[in-house]
Amino acid sequence: MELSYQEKLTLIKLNELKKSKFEELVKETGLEQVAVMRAVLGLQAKGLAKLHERSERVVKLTETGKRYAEVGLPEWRALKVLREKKKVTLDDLREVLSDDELKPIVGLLRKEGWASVRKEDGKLVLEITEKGLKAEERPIDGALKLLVEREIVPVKEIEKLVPVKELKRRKIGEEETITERTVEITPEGEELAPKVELKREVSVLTPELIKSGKWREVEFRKFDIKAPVRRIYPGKKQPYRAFLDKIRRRLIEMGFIEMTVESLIETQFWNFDALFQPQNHPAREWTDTYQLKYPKTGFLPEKELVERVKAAHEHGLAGSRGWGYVWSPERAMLLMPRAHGTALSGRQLAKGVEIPGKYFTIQRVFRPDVLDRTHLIEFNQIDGFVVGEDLNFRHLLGILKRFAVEIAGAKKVKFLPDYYPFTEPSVQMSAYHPELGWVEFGGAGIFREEMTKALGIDVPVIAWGIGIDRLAMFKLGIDDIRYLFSYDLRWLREAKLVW
Ligand SMILES: N[C@@H](Cc1ccccc1)C(=O)O
Repeated sequence: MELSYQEKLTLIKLNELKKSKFEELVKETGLEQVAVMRAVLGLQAKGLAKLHERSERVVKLTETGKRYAEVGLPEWRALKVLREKKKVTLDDLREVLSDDELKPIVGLLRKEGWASVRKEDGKLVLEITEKGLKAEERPIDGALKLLVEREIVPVKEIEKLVPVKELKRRKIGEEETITERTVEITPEGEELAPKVELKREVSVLTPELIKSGKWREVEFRKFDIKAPVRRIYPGKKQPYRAFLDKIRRRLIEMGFIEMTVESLIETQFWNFDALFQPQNHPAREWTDTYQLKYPKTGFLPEKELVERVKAAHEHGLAGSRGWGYVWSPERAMLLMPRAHGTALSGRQLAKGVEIPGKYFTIQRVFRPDVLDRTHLIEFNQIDGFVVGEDLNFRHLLGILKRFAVEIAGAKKVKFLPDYYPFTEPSVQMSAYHPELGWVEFGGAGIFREEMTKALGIDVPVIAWGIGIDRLAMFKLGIDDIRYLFSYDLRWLREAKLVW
């Protein structure tokens, strides 16, 4: 029979004691309480010991009760004054009673019949009675004494003197359940105990043990890797953050270069104008954007670039006639929380790109909406583009399909014609998810030449913007989008990213 060091030690001690209170066994073994408990349960499972448990309702003194034990119950303190003065007012009792004790004292003395009460000149006057003069120990005094002597007294014993209710009402005592544990050795245990050999157990194999060869003599502690342990919650990434990082990783693995920016705030120039979205577009409404109150305006990029964008809007570029209106730089300088990740694609194209090249960004974007379980006013998009000599619309569809499969785990995709001011042709994509059904995935298209040429790019650019929060909800197993930003600890601890 395999016994652990603790079990062996416990068995040997128990063999000396035969039957012992659990606490005593703890003292005898010199082990931790939990270790002894584990050992006892282990011995019991092997039929070597028996654990008996008995629960009992007991009473013990409260803090107030302990104070009464020292200074006496309020009625006795009051009686002492009464015995000296025979007749007292409540104020006279203030010397020996606290405010809390003073309030119920009249009732208490009257109940015992130790004093009579009357009003004199509008004041309460207490006068000692015959019974008060001869007052002797009452059951409640006996109960208090018992509690002082024994600290913990079974309810049954107390009730022989006074109802526990009474002690509780007067805040003298409180009730509690205690469990008394006794451990007893079995005949099998007694038989085995003299034969067990107690070798010191080693739980860590050190270089010294190996070098000195001592490892040959010691006994190694066995670990039960299936033993239940307390759950720990080490720090970890916020689940939604983990999801976004995973996507970032995938895209980088696919050879995309990440575009980053520090600010969430954008000029209208980069959010709209650089993307060939006309200023007289009704409220530039396809996104329904927010505006910054303060500061209202930011800076435009270098003059030549602004001039080219202005020209594209006013009278066109690359054989286009433009939108045919007077372009306003003031309008373009207005600041706004970024409404789509595409703003970064425009910035990158203006900055210069590798050709051929692949770029992406994961951006927090903002659009007015009514908050509910599927809508937030801020959400995340993956935007990106591929730039290269011979790119065409089929390449775009191919890449989008690849994303849908790689990122969303979609089985089927569906493309529908769409419109965006900055792409021609434009397409909208839905991905079929086994559990969610058809999910709108995002928009895409070939950037218009009016846009790319103005930004200084002469080759085709295929681009897309994908909303990923619906997908995140699914991957994280939530059905309320607001949970993505929740600080519900239970969810933060237990949310699992299913990929
Ligand atoms: N920016 C568009 C998506 C898009 C990006 C790039 C090209 C075409 C469409 C949106 O937010 O819906």
